[in-house]
Amino acid sequence: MPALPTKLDVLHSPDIVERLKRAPSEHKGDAGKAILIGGAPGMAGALLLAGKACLYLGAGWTIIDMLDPASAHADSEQAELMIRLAKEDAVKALNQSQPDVIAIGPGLGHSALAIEWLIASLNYPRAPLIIDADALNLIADSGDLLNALQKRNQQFPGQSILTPHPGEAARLLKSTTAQIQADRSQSLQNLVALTQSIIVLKGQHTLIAGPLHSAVQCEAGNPGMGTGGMGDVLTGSITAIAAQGVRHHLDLWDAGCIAVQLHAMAADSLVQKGVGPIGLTPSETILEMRRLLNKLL
Ligand SMILES: NC(=O)C1=CN([C@@H]2O[C@H](COP(=O)(O)OP(=O)(O)OC[C@H]3O[C@@H](n4cnc5c(N)ncnc54)[C@H](O)[C@@H]3O)[C@@H](O)[C@H]2O)[C@@H](O)CC1
Ligand SMILES: Nc1ncnc2c1ncn2[C@@H]1O[C@H](COP(=O)(O)OP(=O)(O)O)[C@@H](O)[C@H]1O
Repeated sequence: MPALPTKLDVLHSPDIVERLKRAPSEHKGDAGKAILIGGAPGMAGALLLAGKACLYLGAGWTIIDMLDPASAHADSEQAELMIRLAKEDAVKALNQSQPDVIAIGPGLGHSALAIEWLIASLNYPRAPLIIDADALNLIADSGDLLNALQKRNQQFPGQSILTPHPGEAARLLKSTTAQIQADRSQSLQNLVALTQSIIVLKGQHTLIAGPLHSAVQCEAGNPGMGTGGMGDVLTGSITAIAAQGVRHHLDLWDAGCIAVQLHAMAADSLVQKGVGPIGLTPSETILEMRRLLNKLL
């Protein structure tokens, strides 16, 4: 029987969140360079939402490696995003960019190019790695990719975080969504054991645990969050906080906990103001997260 999760309360631990405070002399290099990978044809929006969250939650540079050639161009609505075409030779692209943090998965799809970028990300040493959506589905379908993830975690413990929703968790555990939901705590522990990664099991009362951390549960959040793209926002937010964390002494566990709580609290705050639950959008949630985070510092 897994131990019962304790309540996630990291936003009320000033010693943790205050580490994001910026000294007057800081520059973008201190806020970290993030690369986000995904956005196959038809799903560019998923990666753009993750990128937008990464930008608004404070990363120094947000670079988007987009698989869809038709969408891989500068966005005049969000000119801060550095959007480029994810070409073959992912290893070279990552080595040239030298990211502090990598996120892969939103709208990634299942193509050979998607697999190449996932292998390159898993083999990129040390940098915190956030794995979501189709990147999780690809790992669920391939023993070799799962082995590469496990090997990475042996070499660089605590440097990968997976953010499955119950459907993705079921694919990873060769189970069903109903079985995952029937015992979320046990599913969480099974995912940690399988992947050796920090796991964020999303859904009502998101759970987080890792090989070095016992389970915590987020009590905030509401069904207004059930809108396509809301998970992409969480991925971009973890990425942003992890990118700043590299020079602000927050590890990937801290970044995951801060982002999960902030994400759910922002959605609750918007509902209190009458923005949702019906029609609450991921884009609005990003702006509310930024407001709440700055208020906390
Ligand atoms: N704007 C866009 O381009 C978007 C693209 N998306 C991409 O679309 C691809 C497919 O992802 P999807 O997640 O939509 O589809 P999936 O088929 O992976 O998952 C959907 C299923 O998972 C289960 N599930 C999910 N959350 C649950 C919960 N909280 N409780 C119980 N069951 C739950 C349900 O069975 C649901 O039908 C991914 O690459 C994703 O990144 C999505 O992120 C949505 C937005
Ligand atoms: N009823 C709910 N209560 C609390 N949080 C929810 C609820 N429904 C969805 N969420 C949250 O919304 C997000 C949805 O993520 P996900 O399913 O991955 O979306 P997408 O793939 O469309 O981006 C997760 O953070 C999840 O925890």
